[in-house]
Amino acid sequence: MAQQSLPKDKIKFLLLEGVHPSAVETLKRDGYTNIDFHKKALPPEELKQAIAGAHFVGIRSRTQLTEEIFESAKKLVAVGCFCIGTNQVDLKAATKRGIAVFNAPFSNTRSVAELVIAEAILLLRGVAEKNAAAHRGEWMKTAVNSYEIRGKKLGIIGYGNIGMQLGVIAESMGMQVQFYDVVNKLPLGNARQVPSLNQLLASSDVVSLHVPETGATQNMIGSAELAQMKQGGILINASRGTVVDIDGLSAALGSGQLGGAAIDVFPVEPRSNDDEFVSPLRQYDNTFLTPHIGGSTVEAQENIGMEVAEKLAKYSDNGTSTSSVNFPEVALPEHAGSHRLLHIHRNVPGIMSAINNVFSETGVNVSAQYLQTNEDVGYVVIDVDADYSDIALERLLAIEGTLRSRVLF
Ligand SMILES: NC(=O)c1ccc[n+]([C@@H]2O[C@H](COP(=O)([O-])OP(=O)(O)OC[C@H]3O[C@@H](n4cnc5c(N)ncnc54)[C@H](O)[C@@H]3O)[C@@H](O)[C@H]2O)c1
Ligand SMILES: O=C(O)[C@H](O)COP(=O)(O)O
Repeated sequence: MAQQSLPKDKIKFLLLEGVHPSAVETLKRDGYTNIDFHKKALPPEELKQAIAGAHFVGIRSRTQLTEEIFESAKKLVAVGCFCIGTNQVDLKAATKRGIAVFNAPFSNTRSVAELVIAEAILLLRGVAEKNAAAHRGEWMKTAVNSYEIRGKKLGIIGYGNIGMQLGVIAESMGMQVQFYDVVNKLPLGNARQVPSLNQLLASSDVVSLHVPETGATQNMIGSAELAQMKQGGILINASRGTVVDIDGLSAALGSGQLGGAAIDVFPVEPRSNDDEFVSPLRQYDNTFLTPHIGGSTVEAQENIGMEVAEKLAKYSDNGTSTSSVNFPEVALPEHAGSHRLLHIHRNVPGIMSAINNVFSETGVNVSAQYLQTNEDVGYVVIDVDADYSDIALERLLAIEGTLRSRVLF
């Protein structure tokens, strides 16, 4: 698909799910004024209509960008996930259309770690049920089953950006930290990596999940795993709702196998704040049930707004794709005085020589060339004399395996 450089006010940004106003400010500061801002996620049919004219779309964790939605998004150049997770985007569907996907891998990690440590403290003290009882007029003054976190063992599943920060905070509060991860990780402080999930479950007082949503993490904590945990142990999940089997968790809370749980993410979450939250866990006082707000702090949202908007603007301005989750990463200088051709193609043998032939055969002068590939996609950026970019673009588009090509003035 060919795209000529457009004036900035003709480049349309569709921003959904109430991304922070810092995103709009960042885009406007960079000259992008055509911004369609929505406070909520759109139902699929409305989304299809809204995305049809958009060059860039910004979403959070609720909007599902499926093959069908991408099919309606003929002008789409890039997706910005104003969050960490990208499981809501069909990355294969985006990649095969040459659409780059960006996210904010760090900006809300501290917010999640803080929430989890607070929940660990409150659950070990039995505050969730004491608070619920007090709201009903009951007075539960007792030290039974109330513990300090000092000296207790925290088991972290998924020792990535959030898991590592949580480990550091927990250790500074006197907890012993161990973690399980599919990758060998450098333990921070005195943390210790354990070789198996079962070992972690059996030896931790509090277990906290920080894995992404993948095939391997689907229902990774079910009845069998909960039975491995210490009697009265605490489970915290602020990762993705598909990671814990909620019926299994409900049974473990009902039988007293678990002493409490804090769950921020659910297999099915209400579409909006106006819809009812339905879950078997509502019956248990010893749980914190939060509406997917692990990353929802003013600080995190403001930073994410700026970070992702900057990535989209940079990609639009000069083709820089640094930190894209599905695309080869290229950090590009400005291209004053020349036109910049961006060529995105399937990474198949012979395609680079076909691209280079365009310039040797037409005699178009190349002032700079950048290339990066990943397993699926190749991304070539070529700066050429302004007078010849049209001819070169036409020839580039004819190359077999081309996914998308555009020229920036
Ligand atoms: N509740 C919220 O609001 C909220 C906010 C931010 C992130 N999240 C979720 O938390 C997840 C983790 O975030 P992060 O920034 O720490 O991600 P990350 O990618 O930095 O870390 C994930 C870790 O999990 C490990 N892992 C992957 N598959 C595993 C498996 N099968 N078993 C064990 N370990 C496995 C990885 O090796 C990695 O170390 C995100 O993917 C997102 O879904 C939720
Ligand atoms: O992936 C994330 O960063 C979290 O799940 C937060 O998503 P949200 O922006 O939709 O709250």
